[in-house]
Amino acid sequence: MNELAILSKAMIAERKDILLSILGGFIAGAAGVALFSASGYLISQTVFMPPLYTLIVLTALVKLLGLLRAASRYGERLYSHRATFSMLSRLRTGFFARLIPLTPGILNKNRSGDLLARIVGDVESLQNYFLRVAYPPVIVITVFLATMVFSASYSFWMACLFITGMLLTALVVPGIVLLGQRSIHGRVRKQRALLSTEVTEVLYGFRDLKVYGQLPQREQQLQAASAALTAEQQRAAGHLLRGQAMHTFVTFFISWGVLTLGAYLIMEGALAGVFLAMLVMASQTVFEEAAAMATLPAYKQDSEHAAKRLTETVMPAGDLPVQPGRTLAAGDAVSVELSGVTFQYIDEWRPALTEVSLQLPAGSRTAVVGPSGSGKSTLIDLLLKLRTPVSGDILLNGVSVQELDETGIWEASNVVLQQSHFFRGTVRDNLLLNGEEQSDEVLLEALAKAQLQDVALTDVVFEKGENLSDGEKQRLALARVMLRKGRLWLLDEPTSSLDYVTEERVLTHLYEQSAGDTLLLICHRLTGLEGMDRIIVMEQGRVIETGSYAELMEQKGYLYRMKQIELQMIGEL
Ligand SMILES: Nc1ncnc2c1ncn2[C@@H]1O[C@H](COP(=O)(O)OP(=O)(O)OP(=O)(O)O)[C@@H](O)[C@H]1O
Repeated sequence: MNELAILSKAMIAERKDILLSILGGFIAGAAGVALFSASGYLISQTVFMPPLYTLIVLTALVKLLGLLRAASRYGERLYSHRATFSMLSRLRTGFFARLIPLTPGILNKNRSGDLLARIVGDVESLQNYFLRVAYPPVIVITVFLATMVFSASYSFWMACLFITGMLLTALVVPGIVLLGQRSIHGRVRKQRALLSTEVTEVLYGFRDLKVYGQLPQREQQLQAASAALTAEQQRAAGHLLRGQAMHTFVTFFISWGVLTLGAYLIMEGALAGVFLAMLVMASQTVFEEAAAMATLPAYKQDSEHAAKRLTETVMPAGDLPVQPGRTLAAGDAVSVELSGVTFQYIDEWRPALTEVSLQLPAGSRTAVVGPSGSGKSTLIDLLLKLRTPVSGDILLNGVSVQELDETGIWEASNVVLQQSHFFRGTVRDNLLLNGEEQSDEVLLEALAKAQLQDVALTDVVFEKGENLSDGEKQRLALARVMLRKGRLWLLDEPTSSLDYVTEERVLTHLYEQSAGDTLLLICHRLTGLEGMDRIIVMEQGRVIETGSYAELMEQKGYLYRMKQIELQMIGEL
């Protein structure tokens, strides 16, 4: 199966630990069979009162086998779990590495709750693949073969019975379990994703649901999803238990068979009676090893399903784009050039940007204005390499962003997006998102520049900044950006919720700090644009006007008309 390629790759990477765990598992299994066989033989021998040295040798052998079994089992567990956890960490980081280039577009395809279920639950499920799917058959077959050769040296028919037992426990029982298994685990997984989606929807939309009187209904939906998941889990657990019970039944059946056949062979004179207990004990132990086979189909289906969900979330293994090697030189102001850039969101019927060409020289200040939905924010996403244009090229300092390492772009940029995210913690934690050490004086100065003089660094910030007003959030985001050292400023309506006076004060500090740097400011209000080197007017994804404020006013085009309307609204005309 194609999806399992990622698992096989991860297993190959851990081949040394895997081989050691297989060796440990085989020795432990074989030593277990030998231990119990030797015990059976020892008990039978005592009846014939053998010489003392025979009993001493046998007892010592039993003890040695016990020690060998414990030590090799320990080694097996150690190496198999080490391999499993290394694989898990490899899979998790691999999944994240594939997921990151897809953000933020990934939420077009997946709902956040479902994505969370995939990131946590599905990746976790893959850890069972090696331990419970790939590994047990290898151990079962090798230990069985060794036991079969051993039993064949006593009786051909006994070996045949062992083979029948092996076929029943390793193939027939798992096959029957698999038949009933097909849909069960898929349903559990789907139901878990559904519940996770419901939970996140209720958490994110709690306030609106309450105001619109929809909360009780959504709570009911949530409870129904939770009950459905419990029912599916119960059904899956029941099925697994039935498989295990069937395995135990077959094991006892075979042991009784060994006893009966052994008794018959003794009566026929084909087997010495002293070996009967040994063969019965051997049969009981060897089938213990095969117990994992009963649950194998369940885990196999589970892993396949999880791998399928993960590969449909991100691109298939092997298609991971190679990170380009070039980095944006730190310390220089950045020049930006867009040539014929067209971009269309997945499943959208029209492009968000069409044939956009721009040049922002290093150290210049540019404002982008235009009606809502004209593609201004998309422009910033493209510059940050969060999205890839359908056609055209974007150059930063003359190098195509496709050739630039994205983390280098992010480090060189001071970004305020339309919606900034705040994490649960203190104001200090939210200012120092990149983990850099900064003195309290520097942090307080940034807060003061952002007009947050009254805020203390130890003030608590709730998740998503719930305890901050929109204006406070914007000012905190501006304080955060003023602590950065990049030389490309990308600001998307950073002051839209501020009053005119505060806005002017903040922008004065911002312009002071960004002097000599390249600045791209998206704004709706047309005040203060006189100080910009260039203004770009966008409409329906196209650049319709570009020039200095004075030039555009003289042209009496779109910006001029917008300015007249704004002046009328604030009563200056
Ligand atoms: N994640 C998305 N998926 C699909 N379409 C999107 C997405 N984000 C934006 N769009 C569409 O792309 C177009 C440009 O959006 P964009 O956010 O860039 O406009 P904008 O000029 O910044 O608007 P505003 O001033 O309201 O922020 C719009 O038609 C919008 O509907």
